[in-house]
Amino acid sequence: MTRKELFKNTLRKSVHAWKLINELPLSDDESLMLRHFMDQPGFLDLHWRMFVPAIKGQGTEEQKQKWLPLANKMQIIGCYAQTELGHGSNVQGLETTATFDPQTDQFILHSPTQTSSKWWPGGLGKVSTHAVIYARLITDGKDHGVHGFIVQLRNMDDHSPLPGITIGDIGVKFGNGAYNSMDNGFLMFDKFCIPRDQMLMRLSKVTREGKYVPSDVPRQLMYGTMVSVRQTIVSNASIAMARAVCIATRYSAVRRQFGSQNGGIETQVIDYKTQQNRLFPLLASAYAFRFVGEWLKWLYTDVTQRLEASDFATLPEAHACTAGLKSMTTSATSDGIEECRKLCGGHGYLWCSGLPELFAVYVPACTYEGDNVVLQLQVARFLMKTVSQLGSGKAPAGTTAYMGRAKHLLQCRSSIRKAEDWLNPAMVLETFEARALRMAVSCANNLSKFENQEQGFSELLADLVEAAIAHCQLIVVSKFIVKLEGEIKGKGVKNQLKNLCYIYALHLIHKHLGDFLSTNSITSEQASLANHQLRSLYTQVRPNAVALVDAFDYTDHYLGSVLGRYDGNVYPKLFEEALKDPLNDTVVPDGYHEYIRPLIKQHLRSARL
Ligand SMILES: CCCCCCCC/C=C\CCCC(=O)SCCNC(=O)CCNC(=O)[C@H](O)C(C)(C)COP(=O)(O)OP(=O)(O)OC[C@H]1O[C@@H](n2cnc3c(N)ncnc32)[C@H](O)[C@@H]1OP(=O)(O)O
Ligand SMILES: Cc1cc2nc3c(=O)[nH]c(=O)nc-3n(C[C@H](O)[C@H](O)[C@H](O)COP(=O)(O)OP(=O)(O)OC[C@H]3O[C@@H](n4cnc5c(N)ncnc54)[C@H](O)[C@@H]3O)c2cc1C
Repeated sequence: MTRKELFKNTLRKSVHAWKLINELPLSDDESLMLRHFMDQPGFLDLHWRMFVPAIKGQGTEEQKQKWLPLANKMQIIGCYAQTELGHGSNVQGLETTATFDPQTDQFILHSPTQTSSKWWPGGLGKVSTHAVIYARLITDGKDHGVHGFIVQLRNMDDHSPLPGITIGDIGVKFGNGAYNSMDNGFLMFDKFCIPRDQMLMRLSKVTREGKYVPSDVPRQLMYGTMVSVRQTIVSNASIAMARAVCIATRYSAVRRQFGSQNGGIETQVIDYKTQQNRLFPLLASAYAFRFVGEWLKWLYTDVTQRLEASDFATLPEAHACTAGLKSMTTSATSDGIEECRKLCGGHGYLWCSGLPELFAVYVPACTYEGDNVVLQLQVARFLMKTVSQLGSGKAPAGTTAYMGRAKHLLQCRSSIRKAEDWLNPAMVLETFEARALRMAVSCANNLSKFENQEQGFSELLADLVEAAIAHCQLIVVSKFIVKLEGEIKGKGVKNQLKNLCYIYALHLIHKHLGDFLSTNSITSEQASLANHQLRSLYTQVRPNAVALVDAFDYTDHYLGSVLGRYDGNVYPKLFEEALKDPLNDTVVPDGYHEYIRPLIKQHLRSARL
């Protein structure tokens, strides 16, 4: 499809999905699943996952009563317009202004520079009638920082931009289809006025007289919509990873190369240890991210309930966990999808393998909802704060509770003696805890050598990110172990999940061996025992690998992959797909008479001479 066709087709699908949601009717959770099976980025994502939650989280009761019924019935369509051309990560650096005019009781929205143009918001370019706009609030010449405003963008009769608004699509993005179904947009305000009651005023207010009344709750609640979406992105990472792994695993069982003895059949590539060493940790990750995603959903629900009761104690941890796990799981999934493409050899590069499109549509998850490095630095800040409070009498809680055992974890030596010890959950956990804590403490010690903490933080950014990743990996491993300790239905399922859990943990040890050795969390002998155990786990997973991806229950239609077909009938279907290509519509291609023939004839002439 051309971009215009793709965009229009996505509108068609979105509206059809909305019709089904109402007719069937579907619950909120089911509606999200329908969006998932629609399988194309579109304006509904931003309307439901960001615009509506932003109003719910930051609007007053009155504002919610006014706007939510309209949004819930989709009589208005909204997006989340925070990022600007010049600033995305640095939200406090946004430039759009919302200046209160006491004469008219209005805010004047203005884009003072080119870099202040809103740039990227999904659904903004062509669809949304409204947006939650983030802009600097100015009253009486004073800048109060960034706040949210509900703004109508387009005329409700003919969809034209309202006077004072310049709006459009930012252009083609990575890949052919992929994220191009979405109208990521730009927007500039030229002294555009909105009524005062369209500032989202649950957190702070501007009175009729123009007095700014700051909030008595943490200002970070303004970032609540991002926390909510980051949480869902973690579960989505599992879905995307599982999809790629399903394709690569099924195809690896079908594909044969080398190893034929006396004209017999060749070896299935899934039987090569190198293939297993690349594939099975990704299979394990798909399961691991699912379990950590379930836990994160619980954590998010818990913090939301606490916030409603004005208990802000767990907000920093919820922020650190959602930011860090969003970052870690999306980076691993993007890399994992690309690895699955390579695991499928040359055919993985064909569009009909389903992998190029999956990669192209998935990879911006490393950037949107917070650049992955910037987010790990938030985790690092949280860890440095926690380390600095050790010994102050305030016991670390939640995912940092292990830091409370710092005295032991800083000096303990791993008691792994034989390969099977690596299947002991307590020993594995202690290894990850020791590594994470020692990395964090080492950063804190290095930081303390700087007179200026901010300068020290800047100098140590790379180490800090690694410490944050170590902490996040510990969370994922520990939640997988917790899952195994709970009730698991199905004969033999627990054993399979156990294998995957230890593959997940041990492959991380192998991958980050430098960390584990340099922190003395393990010795090189223990590392080689871990590798030995890992190989043994691969052998145990091998006979069940296809069943473990079938368990994701993805239909062929959803997978959209000739290589990942359930029936394994890959080769005839590759031919069928090839023959569908428009280039094969004619035997002699367009351009033959114009370019190929004259070229060949010229050679023939010179040959005769
Ligand atoms: C089927 C598929 C469906 C997929 C579903 C997805 C659908 C949507 C898809 C795509 C949509 C994409 C939408 C977007 O991208 S919207 C824009 C997202 N933008 C960002 O994420 C920006 C990232 N930047 C930030 O979040 C912040 O600016 C920051 C990096 C966190 C820094 O903020 P700030 O400068 O204010 O903060 P400080 O570093 O000074 O920290 C101050 C203290 O605040 C704490 N903090 C920061 N953020 C939060 C938060 N969210 N919640 C709670 N607390 C927070 C921080 O830790 C500091 O605390 P301290 O105690 O140290 O003072
Ligand atoms: C597909 C897609 C959809 C999007 N949808 C929306 C939307 O609906 N609404 C919306 O408002 N926005 C949206 N965005 C914007 C998105 O949220 C931002 O692009 C994102 O937050 C990253 O910000 P940035 O582009 O400013 O990156 P930058 O911050 O400019 O990052 C550039 C590089 O600088 C590094 N860097 C930046 N700051 C630091 C630091 N402090 N320390 C170390 N390194 C640093 C980063 O790691 C990165 O390598 C979308 C983006 C994409 C790609």
